[in-house]
Amino acid sequence: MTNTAVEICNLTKVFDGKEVLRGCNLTVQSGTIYGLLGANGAGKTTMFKLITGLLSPTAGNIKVQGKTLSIDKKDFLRKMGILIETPVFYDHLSARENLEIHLSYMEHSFGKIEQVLEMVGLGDTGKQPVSKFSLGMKQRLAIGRAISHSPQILILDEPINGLDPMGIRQIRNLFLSLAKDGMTLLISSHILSEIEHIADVVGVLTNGNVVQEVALSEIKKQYPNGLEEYFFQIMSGGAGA
Ligand SMILES: Nc1ncnc2c1ncn2[C@@H]1O[C@H](COP(=O)(O)OP(=O)(O)OP(=O)(O)O)[C@@H](O)[C@H]1O
Repeated sequence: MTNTAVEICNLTKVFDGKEVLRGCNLTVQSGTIYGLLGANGAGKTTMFKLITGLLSPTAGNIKVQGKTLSIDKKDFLRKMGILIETPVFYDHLSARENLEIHLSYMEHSFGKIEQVLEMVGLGDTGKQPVSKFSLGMKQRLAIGRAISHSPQILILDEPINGLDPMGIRQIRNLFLSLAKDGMTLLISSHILSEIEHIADVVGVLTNGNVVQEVALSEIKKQYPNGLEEYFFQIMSGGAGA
């Protein structure tokens, strides 16, 4: 059993002649929380879509738990919980019914649905259709759906979008407890303070590559003002960029 959850080597993605990722490398160790940072348009969502098989690479290799990603195999999908871009639901159905559909597709039991809804703060939504949910409630449901089939790796693109301060704290604690139980989390966010709360390792995507993968504990030692100072240093071409 490998300790590497995700390993990306020389990954390149070209859209319409434009290289968004160029020879990109990234390594996420099992059971850790990896924070992927980068400016708007840096390629974070593209990277996540490649890791989850929603896009095909132009070149390069992606390994998940030591095996080359095979987008045709449901086994790979079952290993991953995914929240990328605006989540889509069956709006006329309840939160529970939406999770049932997802779990049927994943061939997973319905046994923990109530527990998952409680974990994301939707335990009292009953038969209410998702069409009546607020933005934050939909985001909570998207997180619930991503974790509902007990994946080993969670891929989360801007997961706290739309959450209120209580929700942010609740979801932060949920992520920390999932990692403590052995789940691997790969999270992108523009909210540096949030990444600073939870990440073990931070990678910054700039000019099509991850310039450095550094333990957050190291960043805190070297940058007294924390992740924001480190990030701006990288973006201005310093800190090993
Ligand atoms: N399907 C596509 N076709 C063409 N270009 C695309 C496509 N998807 C993404 N891009 C381009 O790739 C680049 C990276 O986009 P991406 O969404 O991955 O960035 P991001 O880092 O997630 O940005 P943000 O922080 O703004 O969400 C952008 O220039 C974008 O326009």
